[in-house]
Amino acid sequence: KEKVEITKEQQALMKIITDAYNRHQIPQDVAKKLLQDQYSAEENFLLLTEMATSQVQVLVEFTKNIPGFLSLDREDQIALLKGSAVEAMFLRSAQVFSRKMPSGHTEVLEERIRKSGISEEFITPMFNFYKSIGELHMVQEEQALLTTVTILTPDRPYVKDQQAVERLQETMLDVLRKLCVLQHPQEPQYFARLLGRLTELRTLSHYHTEMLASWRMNDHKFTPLLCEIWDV
Ligand SMILES: CC(C)NC(=O)n1c(-c2ccccc2)cc2c1CN(S(=O)(=O)c1cccs1)CC2
Repeated sequence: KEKVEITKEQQALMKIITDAYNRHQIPQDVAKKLLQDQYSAEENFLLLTEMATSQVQVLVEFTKNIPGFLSLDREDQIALLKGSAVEAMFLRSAQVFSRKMPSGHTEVLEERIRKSGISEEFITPMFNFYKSIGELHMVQEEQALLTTVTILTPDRPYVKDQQAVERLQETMLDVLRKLCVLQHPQEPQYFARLLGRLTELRTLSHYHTEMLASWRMNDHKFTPLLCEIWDV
């Protein structure tokens, strides 16, 4: 049985990423709003727009703290952000949704998301994903590293120096793999399950493109930042 050990450097790397991940949370007031105002579909849509916009800002700030990210080609940095924005949004949503909330809050949250103009065909896979992430009971280091691995996906559109991104991603995957073994010793397949969620994420982001089309048909407005990052 190989002895898995996280090196000093890997420990430092994990601390930088986890601190950044925790520092760049969505302002609580936005999340709290979901639980306060009235319930019209329009109102719910606006709240989700606000939350998603704030999450993109959080994502950009978080990404700057990934060691090595700012040394990548500048255009590749943009390509990685645009290419991972939707997946990062779904991942963050799943983490927010599966977080322990005061009783009844999760139900209200679910209700508002269901009543925000998203068509039923997307609601089901979305909530299945939230549940499948929740069941993993990831520790915050795993959440931060999983988001980092998602951002550092080499085969996003328009990435020129894929090798450079691959090297960074492999560094993060190695730490994540060791962390999973140490955090879930009874479950040797845990790391593989985690990576399986990334495949599910890609499927969800295809749904997202269709979600946007259906919203735009009903003349829903997005913020300039969301239009920019989603190319709409
Ligand atoms: C935490 C943030 C990042 N989550 C979020 O904004 N959510 C959440 C969500 C899930 C769990 C807990 C709290 C919120 C559900 C949905 C979104 C956004 N999208 S969107 O980006 O397509 C959108 C933007 C504008 C109109 S629709 C639709 C679905």
